[in-house]
Amino acid sequence: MSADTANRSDERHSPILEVEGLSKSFGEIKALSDVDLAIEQGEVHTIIGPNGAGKTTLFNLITGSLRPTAGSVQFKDQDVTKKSLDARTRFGLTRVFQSAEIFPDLTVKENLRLAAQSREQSLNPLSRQKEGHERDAEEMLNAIDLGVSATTNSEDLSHGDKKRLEIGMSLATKPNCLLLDEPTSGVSEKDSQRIIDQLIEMTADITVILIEHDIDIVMGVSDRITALESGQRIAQGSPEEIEDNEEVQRAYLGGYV
Ligand SMILES: Nc1ncnc2c1ncn2[C@@H]1O[C@H](COP(=O)(O)OP(=O)(O)OP(=O)(O)O)[C@@H](O)[C@H]1O
Repeated sequence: MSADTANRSDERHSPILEVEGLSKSFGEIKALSDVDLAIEQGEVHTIIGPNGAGKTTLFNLITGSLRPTAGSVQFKDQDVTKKSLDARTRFGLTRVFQSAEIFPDLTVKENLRLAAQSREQSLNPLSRQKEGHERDAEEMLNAIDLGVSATTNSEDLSHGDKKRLEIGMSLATKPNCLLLDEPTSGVSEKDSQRIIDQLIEMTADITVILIEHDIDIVMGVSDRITALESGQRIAQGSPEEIEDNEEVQRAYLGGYV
């Protein structure tokens, strides 16, 4: 575990997000069955599992893209189970922007400014704090190391830089809890590590829930890990505990991951 990650664990307090008995069926398919999860404030919590284990379904239920068949989601001590995705974003529960949500013919900086603006306008539609957004966009540009590409149209960025822009835009909305579904997918190994290192640095004071397939990255960045298989939670613990867990070894480390 890196020094950054170790420090984060020390700062943990109480659960920011609690999921109880969460289940989702699609017709006959039980994508998620009776999953409990308590995410502590400030931790990096990674969800692992083989293809079809239910990771994305769990994410979609937490963010509000999907409604559960049973169970509840509590965020900052409020029951958000029936709240929309937008309402959850306003509470500070944000999933990372997808490429499809980046305006391709706007520059990198313009996209960052719009993201900074979007949260504030959803909180206060009359807000006109342009200078604040400009400053936020500038700061984020530097944090994600895209200063040299500030005036580049987003469609002209490399795949890795687009991924960084997605993360930067999500952070510009100032979330308390950020959910990232495979932030390094399709990115070279060298770029992956750089993206993850920046991510950990930039999210030092917020909670991160991550889906990640690269087991080296998982073991390096996570405070705790939850392992799913066939829609069920089969293990939860520190990277060391997960590495030593026989169920996990059988299901994940033995060949899937
Ligand atoms: N909209 C849907 N309609 C029907 N079945 C679905 C739907 N979404 C997911 N499923 C099924 O639910 C199960 C869990 O899928 P999910 O995408 O959550 O798994 P995952 O762990 O994210 O997999 P992967 O690593 O491949 O992305 C799978 O059997 C999948 O086929």
